[in-house]
Amino acid sequence: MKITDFSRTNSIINQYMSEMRDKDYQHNRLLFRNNIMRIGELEAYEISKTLSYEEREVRTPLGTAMVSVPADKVVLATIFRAGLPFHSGFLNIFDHAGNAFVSAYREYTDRSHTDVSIHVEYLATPDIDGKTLIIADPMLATGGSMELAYKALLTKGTPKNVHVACVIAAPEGIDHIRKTFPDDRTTIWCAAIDPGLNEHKYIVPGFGDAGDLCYGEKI
Ligand SMILES: O=P(O)(O)OC[C@H]1O[C@H](OP(=O)(O)OP(=O)(O)O)[C@H](O)[C@@H]1O
Ligand SMILES: O=c1cc[nH]c(=O)[nH]1
Ligand SMILES: [Mg+2]
Repeated sequence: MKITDFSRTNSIINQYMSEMRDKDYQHNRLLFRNNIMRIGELEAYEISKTLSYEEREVRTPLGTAMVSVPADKVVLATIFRAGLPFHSGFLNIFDHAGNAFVSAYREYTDRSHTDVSIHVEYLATPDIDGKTLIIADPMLATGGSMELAYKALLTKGTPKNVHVACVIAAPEGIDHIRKTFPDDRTTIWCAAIDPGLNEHKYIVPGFGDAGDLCYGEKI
């Protein structure tokens, strides 16, 4: 399994991350969602370099040009809620892609909020058989949501390869993907790998609850 962590390279992504992590700056939901979207666009661009390409003849008003275009069929999957602005960023780049949506939400099962169970209730997807599947979700914490979303999608075909795209990953989540995804066909892309999870299974330092920062608190 390959992992690309963009924080290891100096790029504008690190500026967006500093704004999203800053507890005084991150409360502007419009800016927060916009930064998630921009990181989605930049990750999508990097993923585009890994696709297979084919030559296509294009007629211009003045002649013909040979252009190398992606041959792979891409499906962009995301997980509600926090995945939505991230997915928008990917779709800005892969505008011809198919789109899949999964609802997976974490719920505490005990009073001390240390045990988390994950529920999948909704799946809308095109056929993913033989396609390049990108699952975009900004937070890879325990990895449970990503695994269940992937398993739900697998009921609709077997992808050629899988890109797990996130903004912040925890080592626990990466280990979980390593155990549950096909090793030779999976790549993880993230803007940072943080040290770990707290007792409530939040990424530390992370940036808090990504869904709430995008859309407000839920009851
Ligand atoms: O790796 P995990 O431990 O499964 O955690 C990651 C999940 O947590 C967040 O969703 P959450 O369930 O908080 O829902 P929300 O996006 O609606 O806030 C995030 O968007 C991921 O889907
Ligand atoms: O740190 C975390 C972990 C899961 N989901 C979030 O939104 N944040
Ligand atoms: Mg979620």
